[in-house]
Amino acid sequence: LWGRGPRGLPPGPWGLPVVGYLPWLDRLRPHETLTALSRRFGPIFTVPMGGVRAVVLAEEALVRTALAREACSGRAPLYLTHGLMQGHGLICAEGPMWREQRRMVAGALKNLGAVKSAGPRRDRLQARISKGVSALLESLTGREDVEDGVDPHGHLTEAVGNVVNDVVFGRTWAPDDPTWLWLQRIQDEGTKLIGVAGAINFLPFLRLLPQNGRVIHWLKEGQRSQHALYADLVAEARAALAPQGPPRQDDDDGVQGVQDGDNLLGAWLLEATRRPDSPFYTDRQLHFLLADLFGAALDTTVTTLRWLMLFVATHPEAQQRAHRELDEVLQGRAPTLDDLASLPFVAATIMETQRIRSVTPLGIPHGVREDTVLEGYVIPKGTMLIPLQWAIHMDPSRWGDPQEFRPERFLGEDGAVLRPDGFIPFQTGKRMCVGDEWARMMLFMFSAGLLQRLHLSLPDGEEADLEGVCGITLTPKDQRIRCAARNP
Ligand code: HEM
Repeated sequence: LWGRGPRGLPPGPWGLPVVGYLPWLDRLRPHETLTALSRRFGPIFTVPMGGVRAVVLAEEALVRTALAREACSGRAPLYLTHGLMQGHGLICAEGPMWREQRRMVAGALKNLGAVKSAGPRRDRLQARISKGVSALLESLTGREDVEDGVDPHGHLTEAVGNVVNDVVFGRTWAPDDPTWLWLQRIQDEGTKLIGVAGAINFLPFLRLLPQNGRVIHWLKEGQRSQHALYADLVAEARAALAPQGPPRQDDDDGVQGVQDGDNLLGAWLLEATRRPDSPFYTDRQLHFLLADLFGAALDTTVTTLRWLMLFVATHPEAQQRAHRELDEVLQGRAPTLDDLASLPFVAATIMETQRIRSVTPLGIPHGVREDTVLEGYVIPKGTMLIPLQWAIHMDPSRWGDPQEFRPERFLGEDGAVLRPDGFIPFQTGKRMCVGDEWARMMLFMFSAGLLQRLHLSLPDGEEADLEGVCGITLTPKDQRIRCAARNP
């Protein structure tokens, strides 16, 4: 019977046999149910979720302590991680496979220019991002229907997507390319279908119900055909890598040379040739890894930018201040990463967006690999740890008025950007987002470009839903936004 479990676990609500607390978890807003529980039980509490025991960490110091530990560096025993991904890729890998692939990806991202310090490498990545920003601005402006507005979702996916494709696969696709449209759709529906808190993750028997069976079939089928596409891309990249292979080609035909590790796929293939005996460099693993990188980079970045556009469109004072700052500092020229320090309000607007609508409100859960003690409680091996970002980013004792969109809360008295401890959109510790630097670069370049060149507002008489819906990520609902061109 599911109760509080063995002695020594943190307190928490009782649950029903088999399903535990799942029936009380708001399916669309699980982060709010859990945040309410944290007010009742404190910053560390246990929630029985079907066959998985979850311990929720609702305070930043606790999250930092736990996620810094080797014992907490696993992934939770969910259907999503262990059933569908089978420990492959990077997001769901554990142990030696995770360590090796993480080392490889982190190194490759640095080589590609995802670094804080200015230099030729970073310039090169910046140029690749700038292409996406220009494409986005072009597609959002120059339209006939400015008054009616346009839902930026598809436009953002297209523009950010091609930056991600370029860096991950070393190629881009034309907007109407059927393969690219299919890849976008499968990604979008997949993240909607599998919620972190979805019961399917915790209750094996639910997978047998017809409606769930269809979802699982769809996911597996999607995964299979996605991997088949990756197999083609890998073959293409391998051919380009071969010593006597064709000389480096240009962007024009969509294929770039990988000889210099110009993209993550190329970097992985190079590393694989250096480690022919390694069990971690198999094609199967590569397909999972590519899916992880594509998915983790695209969905999070696009969702953050969608929230930013929505909050800016509904907060005219913040928008005005951003416009003023951009006009004064840039005098009409396009922003670059070197301008980041001179554009504190723009930086603060991005941070405030990431705070007020955590893209991953339940964080990305970890799994406990060995029994470990936290705050005097024994957390057994196999427990799922939920670093509840939502509770931390919306904590009234830390932020005062967490429900208000106020970018200036991230600015000090001297006007410089503050980096409060309680701001953890990329999580912390050993598994902290490996793409954080690249993500920050994209968020800044896209946000600064959008804010400089557009005036955003809602179509007349419309009210936006600022709450969103929660799958793996918390995303806004469809919403048209007027994007009027401005000439700073
Ligand atoms: C706004 C953008 C992004 C946000 C908010 C975000 C957030 C996160 C979070 C919360 C985690 C979980 C960390 C943990 O388990 O402790 C994570 C992991 C990860 N992210 Fe990101 N991310 C973003 C962009 C990116 C990008 C651009 C990439 C591209 C490389 C990326 C790749 C990954 C990968 C591979 C992991 C798994 C790391 C591991 O398990 O070792 N993310 N991200």
